[in-house]
Amino acid sequence: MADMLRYLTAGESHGRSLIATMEGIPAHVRVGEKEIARNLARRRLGAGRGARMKFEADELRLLGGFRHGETLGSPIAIEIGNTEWPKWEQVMAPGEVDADELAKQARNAPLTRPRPGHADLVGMQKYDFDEARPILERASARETAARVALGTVAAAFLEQALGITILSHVVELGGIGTSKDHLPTIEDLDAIDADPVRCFDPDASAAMQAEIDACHKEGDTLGGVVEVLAYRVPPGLGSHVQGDRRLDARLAGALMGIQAIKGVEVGDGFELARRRGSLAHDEILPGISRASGRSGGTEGGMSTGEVLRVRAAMKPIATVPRALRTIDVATGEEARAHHQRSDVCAVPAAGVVAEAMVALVLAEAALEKFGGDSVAETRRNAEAYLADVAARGLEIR
Ligand SMILES: Cc1cc2nc3c(=O)[nH]c(=O)nc-3n(C[C@H](O)[C@H](O)[C@H](O)COP(=O)(O)O)c2cc1C
Ligand SMILES: C=C(O[C@@H]1CC(C(=O)O)=C[C@@H](OP(=O)(O)O)[C@H]1O)C(=O)O
Repeated sequence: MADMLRYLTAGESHGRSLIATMEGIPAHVRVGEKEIARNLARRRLGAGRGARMKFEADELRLLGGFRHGETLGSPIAIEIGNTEWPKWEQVMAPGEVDADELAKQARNAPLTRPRPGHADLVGMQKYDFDEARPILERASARETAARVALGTVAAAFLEQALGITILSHVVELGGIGTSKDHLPTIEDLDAIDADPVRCFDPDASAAMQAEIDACHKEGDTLGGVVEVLAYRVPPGLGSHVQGDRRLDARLAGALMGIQAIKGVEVGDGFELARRRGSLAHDEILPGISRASGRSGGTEGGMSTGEVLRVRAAMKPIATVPRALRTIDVATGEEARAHHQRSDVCAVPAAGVVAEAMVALVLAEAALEKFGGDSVAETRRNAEAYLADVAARGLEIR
């Protein structure tokens, strides 16, 4: 049987367009260009983003699967055009090109000094290229725009069928952490988005912005940690019965699949390993409720009905302006890595991408549990299940 929800993206960073397709989203999800464009814009923002975010625009076109502001239940196809394409048309031409014309393009100079921390060197080894351009074009996080487009559709389905809301915020940047002791909710999202680093704590945000400015001046780059929160996830998404069905494993894989993510935590994650058992779990109280949220809303690979809380750690941007040591593969000699421009920090943007990945995982797990070819059918099935859980005295408060 085909997967419940399957999706793919295609396209190069300086290609004509990115393309995203997805099959399995039920009919009647109210979502369209406005919502997708809004999330694409959120992904471009944030202190520390480079020049390209200012001069390039996402040209959004819904090519299939939508009609009159709703999904049809048919495969979705979305195009995100690069407005910079005319400048790259020769260099990135999919077909044959005139060699003389190409030789005139400064942009086509072979990238023979692979950048440490990027796919450049290993990609050249593996795919039989003598320069990095054919590798970096697809390895670039430009591709995350396509995933954000798909994630917007998945999030709209979750919201309309199950009432699930998903948001993200930056909890650490350049080693500076937040100290807020309560979790933001969807009502806080506008304020988070209005903050230059998408941080919920104004004091930490100011320190993070100062660190980005300092790094920019010193020709360096930064990473950080984003947290994604999902509210009203019903209990029982994912399963304990097989490792690859575990919701926590699927979330970790999806988040780790974002460019530059090097670690994922569910709930208190690594910190749990440092605590005694008496302080590591969420005691069950009559009602039913939990005394704490340390598990991050999963137990045994299933959602518990508590707030889902996952974190993703992003390494510093690998194209460091004060260029790192590498070799020139054309000569074998020591060299400095290729650098033209780059983000100083893309942690705020990574949070928006992480929201999309969590939405895609939860939408797939929800469709496995409840099925449905229309939003109303998924909702009915979920309501019947939750009514049965309540009838057995196991309702979550
Ligand atoms: C939203 C976003 C923006 C990024 N922008 C840049 C950038 O401007 N320059 C850069 O060198 N890396 C950038 N990266 C990270 C690289 O794509 C990433 O470091 C590279 O793919 C290698 O990481 P990996 O080893 O995890 O695959 C960005 C990542 C994300 C998620
Ligand atoms: C274009 C986007 O991000 C790009 C991701 C990226 C990378 O190496 O991952 C490098 C930069 O591009 P360039 O090397 O052309 O300056 C970013 O601008 C985007 O997010 O839309």
